[in-house]
Amino acid sequence: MNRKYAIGVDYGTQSGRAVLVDLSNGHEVADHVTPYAHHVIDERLPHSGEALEADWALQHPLDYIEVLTTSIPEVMKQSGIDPADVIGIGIDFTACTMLPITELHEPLCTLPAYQDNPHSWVKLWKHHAAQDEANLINEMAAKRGEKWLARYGGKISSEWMLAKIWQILNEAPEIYEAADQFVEATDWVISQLTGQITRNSCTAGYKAIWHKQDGYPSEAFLASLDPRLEKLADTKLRGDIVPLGTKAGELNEKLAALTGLRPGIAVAVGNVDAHAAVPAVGVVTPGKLVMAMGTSICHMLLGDEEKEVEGMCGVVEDGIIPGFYGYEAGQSAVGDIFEWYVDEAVPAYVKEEAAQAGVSVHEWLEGKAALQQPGQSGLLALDWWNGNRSTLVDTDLTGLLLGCTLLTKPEEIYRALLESTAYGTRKIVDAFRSSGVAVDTLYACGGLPQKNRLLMQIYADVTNMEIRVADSKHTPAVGAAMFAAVAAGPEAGGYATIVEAAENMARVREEALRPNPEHAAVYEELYQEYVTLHDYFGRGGNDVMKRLKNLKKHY
Ligand SMILES: Nc1ncnc2c1ncn2[C@@H]1O[C@H](COP(=O)(O)OP(=O)(O)O)[C@@H](O)[C@H]1O
Ligand SMILES: O=C(CO)[C@H](O)[C@H](O)COP(=O)(O)O
Repeated sequence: MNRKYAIGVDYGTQSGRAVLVDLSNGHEVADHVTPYAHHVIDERLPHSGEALEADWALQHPLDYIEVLTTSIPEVMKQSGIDPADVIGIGIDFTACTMLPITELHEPLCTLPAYQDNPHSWVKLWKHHAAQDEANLINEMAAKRGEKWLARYGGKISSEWMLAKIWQILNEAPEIYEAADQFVEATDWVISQLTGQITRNSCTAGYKAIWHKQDGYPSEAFLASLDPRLEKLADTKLRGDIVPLGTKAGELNEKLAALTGLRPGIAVAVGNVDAHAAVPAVGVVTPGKLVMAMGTSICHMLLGDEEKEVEGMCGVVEDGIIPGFYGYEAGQSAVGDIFEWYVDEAVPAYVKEEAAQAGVSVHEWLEGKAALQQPGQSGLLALDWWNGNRSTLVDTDLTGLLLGCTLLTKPEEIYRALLESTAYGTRKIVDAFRSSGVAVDTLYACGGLPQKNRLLMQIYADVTNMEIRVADSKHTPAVGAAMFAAVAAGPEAGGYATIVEAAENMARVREEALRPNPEHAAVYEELYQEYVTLHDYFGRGGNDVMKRLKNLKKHY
């Protein structure tokens, strides 16, 4: 039999990537990236140009289709593979990235009647403007003793589905009414490939408070928030919820023609980016923390038992790999903080010197920062440029840089920002361990491990742990292709289970990053200072960040 292949498509924050993967060994035969034409929409609405309020982050759903129709033909062309040997397609997505759609699955924002209403657009995972709703959900759930709250670390995030839907209902009831369903973008793209909505258990479990045995929060709870939400689960979130690796359907004629693939091949149900990456680095057992490192970091871990961990994003049975409890925690800005610094705060001379040296500003700063020793700059930062997603779960917290003097250099600030994100990860590791969930080894994948070696060494030193790095360029996409192989099944040349797919296809580099003991000792001291600042500004010692944010609201 000829070699068989699957397509994995990874939808990130700024772009989507398609990868053609060899199912015999997980090798990425060809890949192609399509940046989103409309980028992240966080300042002005397309078409009307209306200014968006603070903390909004939207996307254009047709950018997602463009990824399919541009990147898939491109990988097919690059590889020269016969479409007859491509047996399936799978996708992974940022989440909770959600949109209102009509009965015909049209995004409301693509219809002239709704396009000028910001609530008709895709709300991206980092849309944080539903914090008031999230606070009320948490208050009410705690008051009623809702048992699901513990599964989400004691707090639902403003990023999650219910907070976003309730914000739509509060601020644009006409959009709530017009929406036939609210769907995760990952499920919407699958509906475009297959013709029907199939909701996946991963986004439903982590982002929409759905539980395998108990379903969604009860009607009584939803009605206690707002009587108009009482029937939400049975109406606008309706439909069966199926496990990862399930075949959602077959590729329809329209998308087959647009992508150059054969109609009828298996389409796997949607998945989340970080979750898809776990089997792709070969992690199918507990104790191995996988960090999907890009714009943000998601920390993924398997466990044998369901434990309560402060501020985790969630624990979902079978949520990552069947047979285990899948834990997720995360930092809502990592690469985004470095990008902010490079775009908004670096002096002109740095940009000029980087240009002269023929390197990016990131690379220039990394090179200079690597010459510094831990503690040498006297700087310490809190990594809350986009709020805190674990362990405090509070998007009203903001960033902090301490210790600047008239001699502080840009590369020192850059290094302090890299370090702050490593401390944030260490805090998450400590939270798992103190709740009895083992973390023995770190695995890293995503864009950052390939882009910044210093960053990765700092993570090894701050956590004092070895880090295994993925040997794939687009790890979540390889994971999505693995789930496609499972959806296609052994009869088509795929696999029976994701564990079997991982045994054959997962890849990590031989060489691991090891902590430097001298650096680790200094970082231990600095981390304790970080913890002091974390608790002081994050646990009510001084709510100055919130007061400042409130003042800002007057402008
Ligand atoms: N050399 C670098 N060092 C550190 N961060 C970088 C570097 N180059 C780009 N970045 C950051 O990487 C992030 C994008 O990560 P990537 O994994 O490629 O995408 P995504 O988060 O969309 O999946 C951006 O936030 C950007 O600031
Ligand atoms: O919440 C998440 C997954 O549960 C991710 O952080 C979010 O999807 C963004 O991912 P990325 O930083 O790779 O763009």
